Amino acid sequence: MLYGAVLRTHVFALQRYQGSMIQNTEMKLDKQRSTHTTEREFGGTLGATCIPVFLPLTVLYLLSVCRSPEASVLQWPPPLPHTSQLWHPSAPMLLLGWLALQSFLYMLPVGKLAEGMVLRDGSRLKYPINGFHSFCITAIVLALTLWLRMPLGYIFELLFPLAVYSMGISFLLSLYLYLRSFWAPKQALSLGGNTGNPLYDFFMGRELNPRIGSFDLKYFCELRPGLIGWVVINLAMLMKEVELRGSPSFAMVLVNVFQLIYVTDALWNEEAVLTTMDIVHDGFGFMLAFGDLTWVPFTYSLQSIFLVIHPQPLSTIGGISIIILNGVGYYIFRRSNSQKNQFRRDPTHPSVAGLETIATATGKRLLVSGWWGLVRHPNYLGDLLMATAWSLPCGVSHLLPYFYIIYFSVLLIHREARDERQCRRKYGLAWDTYCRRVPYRIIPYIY
Ligand SMILES: NC(=O)C1=CN([C@@H]2O[C@H](COP(=O)(O)OP(=O)(O)OC[C@H]3O[C@@H](n4cnc5c(N)ncnc54)[C@H](OP(=O)(O)O)[C@@H]3O)[C@@H](O)[C@H]2O)C=CC1
Ligand SMILES: CC(C)=CCC[C@@H](C)[C@H]1CC=C2C3=C(CC[C@@]21C)[C@@]1(C)CC[C@H](O)C(C)(C)[C@@H]1CC3
Repeated sequence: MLYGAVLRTHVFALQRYQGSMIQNTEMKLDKQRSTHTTEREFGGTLGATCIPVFLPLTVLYLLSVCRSPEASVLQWPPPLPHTSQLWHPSAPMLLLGWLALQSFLYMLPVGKLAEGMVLRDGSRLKYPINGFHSFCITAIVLALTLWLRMPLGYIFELLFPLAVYSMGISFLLSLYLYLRSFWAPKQALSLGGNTGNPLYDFFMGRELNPRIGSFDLKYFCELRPGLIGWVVINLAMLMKEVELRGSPSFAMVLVNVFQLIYVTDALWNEEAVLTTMDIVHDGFGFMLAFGDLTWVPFTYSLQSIFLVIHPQPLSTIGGISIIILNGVGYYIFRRSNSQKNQFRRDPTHPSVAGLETIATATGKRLLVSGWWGLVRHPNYLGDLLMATAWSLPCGVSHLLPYFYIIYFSVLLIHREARDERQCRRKYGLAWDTYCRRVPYRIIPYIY
């Protein structure tokens, strides 16, 4: 017991030391950057101007193609929705009701409070860990609506207006975030979204952790309305299929179950999101607001939307192979994310204490064995295997259900490059040593 207490004291001292080292490094970086940052990502100002126009159009285009009989991404002219299809009086009510429900559940005093990573001023923010509770209560509300015979499948007809209003909300939120950031202290600004160029900063997000009281807007949006909304849309598509054909297809059930597992996992392991790039590094601007509130629910559900109009036969053996692929992907994704999260929170924990590591000048260490010794992003590898398993139930006759894998591969390759730049800046020579020890980025012996 005495040994345990001594060890814990040492761990706390080590963590405080690490915190102050990181703080020093960040302060030095801050000074080097003077008032504004100059480095630009996502194609700089041009990218930041075009992406907010291009992404909403892409969402509408994908939904239209998905609902058209051909479902061909190459068909010309493209099947665009009629303007009358874009509006519906129930859509804003449904969306605002949904946001109000999720906000209310976020504020419920259930679950524990967790501390985020050390900020540049040396402090740590507290976050409620009640995402899984919110998810369960939402499931009860949904079960009630089904029991009351409310036509959940009607969401299929409302997809366009829901997406359009959700885009409106994302834009308004981003504008609010941009404006309020001018009242935030300098230490509260993100290092990447503070260039002085309004379009770029609006896109990247100036403030790192915008809060209204203790309500953390970025953390709330990252995991709740969009992610849970994605599962609801999937379920609605399943109900629509039941309405049309009497029972759900094997392919639809697989897509629903796989993606439900993914979302449940994210909410069950909510605390781990506090160590991801989005929370630790990125500001909260259009990219994340639109990504969380519109992109995730309306494009991640494309497979289930596609299956409503384009049912696909799936053999038992085919289904079992896809289940195995999803299982393997999930195993790699979960184990590697948990290993890093555990290591960052308590490097002396028995599950990670025996792993080989290398020291860095910041006081933090890098894992070079276990999952993080296999490739530099084992979690991305698992995620990509799962993405493949989500598309395969839709057959191979159409490209559209594979949109997610294509987009996700681009996102992860770009994300990996961004992370690599940040780590090289943070860890210098130690990062180069890590890259020599673990030469592959995502896929062993290939990439
Ligand atoms: N479904 C979706 O749309 C998306 C899913 N994701 C998933 O989110 C999860 C989180 O991804 P993301 O935040 O991008 O990145 P990671 O969880 O991979 O985090 C990267 C950070 O981990 C730390 N790190 C890197 N290498 C090591 C090492 N060898 N030892 C210890 N720490 C290390 C570094 O931070 P530090 O050293 O400062 O701790 C680095 O900045 C992934 O599983 C990803 O697949 C991501 C984007 C979109
Ligand atoms: C095209 C566009 C607007 C891109 C914005 C990117 C966002 C959609 C993604 C950035 C990082 C994300 C993460 C998840 C969802 C997608 C976004 C927001 C995530 C919440 C999915 C569930 C995972 O388990 C996760 C918690 C690890 C993950 C975190 C990153």
